[in-house]
Amino acid sequence: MHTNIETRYANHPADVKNYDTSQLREHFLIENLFVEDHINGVYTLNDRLIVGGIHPVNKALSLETVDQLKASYFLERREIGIINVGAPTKIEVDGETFELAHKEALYIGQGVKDVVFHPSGDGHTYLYFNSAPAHKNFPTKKVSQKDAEVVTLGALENSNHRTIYKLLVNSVVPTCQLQMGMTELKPGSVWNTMPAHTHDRRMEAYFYFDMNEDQAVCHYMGQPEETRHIWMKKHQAVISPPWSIHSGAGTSNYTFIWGMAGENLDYGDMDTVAPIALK
Ligand SMILES: O=C[C@H](O)[C@@H](O)CC(=O)C(=O)O
Ligand SMILES: [Zn+2]
Repeated sequence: MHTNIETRYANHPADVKNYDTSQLREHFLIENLFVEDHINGVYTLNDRLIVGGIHPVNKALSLETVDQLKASYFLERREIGIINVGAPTKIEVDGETFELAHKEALYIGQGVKDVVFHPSGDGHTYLYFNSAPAHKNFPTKKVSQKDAEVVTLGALENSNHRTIYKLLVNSVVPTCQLQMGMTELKPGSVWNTMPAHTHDRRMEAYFYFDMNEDQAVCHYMGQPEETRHIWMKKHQAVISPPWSIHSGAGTSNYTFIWGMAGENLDYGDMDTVAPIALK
């Protein structure tokens, strides 16, 4: 086995109110996504999303099933979205090879038996993934930034000028419940998802990258009137329960990947919270 998937339970907001720093980090922060020649991640009971990292260096890694799934193969009842945050690499999907460049995404539908991730040769293969339960097969599709639905939001004056690339959304690729994309902050802008929002129909996971190792992002979570923060480093992810805001401010600009699963595929149905309404 080269796969380690840890189970995390879903939390009640009234309980989370009492968490100290280490408890918040233990329940929501995912620190070690990239371990050499391993697939590492978390199976959260928030909408059963699996959040993980794939880091093949010396050998190719197959997407193997894990005990939590009680399935004969990983995608038996699941779909997966993969985004390349490292060097260009190859992914084999039931024998067909897809070349995935930096910041390109690959959707693989339910029912695909064999997925193999190849090392790129320079040791810099870093693939981030989200996987959600799925009831039917949709075709495998590679999505580049040029295929994405793109929105530019915010302004430098508010330190939140950013471009949102909606990569795996249903206007671009049909999926059962997974949605994924990438948001790039312009230099000088540090705030993501400000104004903040919640969407009770979907949980979300955020993954931060494209920043120097010595910089950090302060990620905000919690109900809008009861927020908490988690300091995060490059290549870490954080689970956002459906009742929680998810927003961050960095000590530099950065890029992050957002991924969602839940009730619907309606990216725009969020409830926005004005900055002055946060507590
Ligand atoms: O529900 C949507 C997600 O939280 C993100 O797409 C928001 C985001 O990238 C941003 O505003 O910067
Ligand atoms: Zn959101």
